[in-house]
Amino acid sequence: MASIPSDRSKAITRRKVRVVAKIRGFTDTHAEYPANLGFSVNKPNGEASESVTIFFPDQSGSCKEYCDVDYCYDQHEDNDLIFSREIKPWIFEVFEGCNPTIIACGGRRSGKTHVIQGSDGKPGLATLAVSKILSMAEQTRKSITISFYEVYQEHVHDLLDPKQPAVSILEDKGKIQHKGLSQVPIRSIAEFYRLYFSGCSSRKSGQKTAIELPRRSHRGLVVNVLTSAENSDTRLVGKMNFVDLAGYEDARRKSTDGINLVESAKINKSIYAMYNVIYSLNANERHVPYRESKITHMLKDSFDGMNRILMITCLKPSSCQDSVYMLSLASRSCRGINRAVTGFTKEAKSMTRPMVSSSHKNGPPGSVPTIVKKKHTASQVHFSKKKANVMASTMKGRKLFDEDSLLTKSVKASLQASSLEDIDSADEPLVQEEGKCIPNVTNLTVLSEVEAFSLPTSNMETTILNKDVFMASKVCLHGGDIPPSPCASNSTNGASFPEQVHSMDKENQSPLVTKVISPPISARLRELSNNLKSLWSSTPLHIKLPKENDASSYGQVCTETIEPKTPIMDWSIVNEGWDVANLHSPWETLSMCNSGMKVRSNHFSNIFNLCSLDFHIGTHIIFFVVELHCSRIS
Ligand SMILES: Nc1ncnc2c1ncn2[C@@H]1O[C@H](COP(=O)(O)OP(=O)(O)OP(=O)(O)O)[C@@H](O)[C@H]1O
Repeated sequence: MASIPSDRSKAITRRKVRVVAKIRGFTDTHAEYPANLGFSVNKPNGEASESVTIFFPDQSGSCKEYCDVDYCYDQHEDNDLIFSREIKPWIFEVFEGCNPTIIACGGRRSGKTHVIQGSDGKPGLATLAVSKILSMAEQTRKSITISFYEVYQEHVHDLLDPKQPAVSILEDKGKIQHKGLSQVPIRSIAEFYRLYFSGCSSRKSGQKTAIELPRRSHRGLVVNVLTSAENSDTRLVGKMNFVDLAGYEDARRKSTDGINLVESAKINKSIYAMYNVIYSLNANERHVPYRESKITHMLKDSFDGMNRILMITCLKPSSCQDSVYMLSLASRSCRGINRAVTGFTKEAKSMTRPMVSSSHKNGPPGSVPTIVKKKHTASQVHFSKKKANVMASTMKGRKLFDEDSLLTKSVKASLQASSLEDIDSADEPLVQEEGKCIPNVTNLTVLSEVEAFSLPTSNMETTILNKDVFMASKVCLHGGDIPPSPCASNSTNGASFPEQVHSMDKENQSPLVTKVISPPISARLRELSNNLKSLWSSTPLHIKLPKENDASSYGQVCTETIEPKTPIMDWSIVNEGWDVANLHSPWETLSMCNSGMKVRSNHFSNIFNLCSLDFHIGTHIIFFVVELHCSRIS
């Protein structure tokens, strides 16, 4: 068995959602009985353990992976124990106005129904709870009603009155109403049994009728505690929800027909949605994605506030991919609280939500992306390179002017020094082991951004392209939006990449960037105009150069302005090397001049000198026109 890592977070404070696992018991008919047990559980303090580790073989079977959950009930610990330890204390709270929820989830045939509903004379958690609630209601003179529904392909049906049309979920000022869902009073456990089991059998999963195909669905039982039945003005005191989620199955690994494929896809999507909600609640995020699926939306008012939630992940005794995957999701949803205490901003946390659906889509079928031990540095870096290229091109487009002038030398020096440090540190893997967080993310943010944008254009481009990983990390770090880390859980990499690109775009549109990178056009034109003015005023129209042999004036520039004159031709050199008489036409003369021969004709020489003079004046005139134009624009 693999050893438990010493750095595992011990910070198990009270989470909103308690996440436990239940390894299903064996039945005589189960073929896997003699096989490898698959899961093994380490409970450091026995039943009093605040966190337990579940080990299971990896795909090669050579070594063991592990996941942490709050507790794990093994094969021999049955519903009675789960009820007395987990649920019984909550029943009292229902009579005080709380709405606890118990959810069973897991792969197919992992024992979810057995846990919630019970089987073969073994009462499930719902049955045990209703029994206790009925006895308490009798003592406190409260009345009890139940509702029983099914969510099939995102449509809610009333199982106690199947002829009714689909139930509508309405939300009014945060209060959820199940329009069309019947509430049936119960006074005894016998009545409950009759209603519950007839409701179960009316649409029992896997049952075939002439008109119905086998269907897998989520089923929810609501036990309402109301004020006294004699009082006509009955009022809800509290309610307890029991949810038996449909079994998870990786549809891509199974050869299923089209209908079952759609069914599976919808079931899996709503399971992911449930885990996303659980994660968000545990991470205390501001936004909880209740509306991602019907079942989570239905339970919104029970999940909100201080209401308690118990998530039971059911596992088949022999480990299989589906069970392992569900366990990894459960383990991840436990970790919200651990991240919450490491100092991330709320925004950072919200962006690192697991987004399990996408991540799973991106992963290979049946893969388990959230195993604690796994590292995904290579893939992260790969993503970072892509991002860096996008970033480089984006920034190239935005880097219109050299911002060197916008920062003082000392600031630039310090920023470039920190840049080097950061680049060095960027060589370290950006991805840390899941569960560990990169500290001081927010401290890096502003500095790195200013630094990146403070480099001259050419430097910056090179820096970005050469240190793409570094820049990618900057992008991720900026605004605390996307920590580059597996704190965001490894499996989220694929999912989070589009988000990261999105945040990158947002980053480039941030006020800070706009301010530093792109000063207003008018300001830049004004600056250009000033430069031209200074050039204009500091450049004499004509400069009289000192004579070469005048030592006193050597190094000095004479600023005396003189009128342009046609240079006087020195005829003494005219006949040196060529003979005017040999020229037959002016074109020949011109071609000789152009060929670099020492041809000096009075005519061409004058033209040349005048042209150069005119060019000089023309340049100044052009500058002047530009200046006038600019000052008009500004
Ligand atoms: N603790 C247990 N001890 C013995 N047998 C069990 C136990 N839990 C479940 N079983 C048996 O395992 C089989 C599957 O259980 P169950 O129907 O509860 O699984 P499920 O996850 O609800 O299935 P589905 O995915 O179809 O909804 C049943 O035959 C059930 O009797």
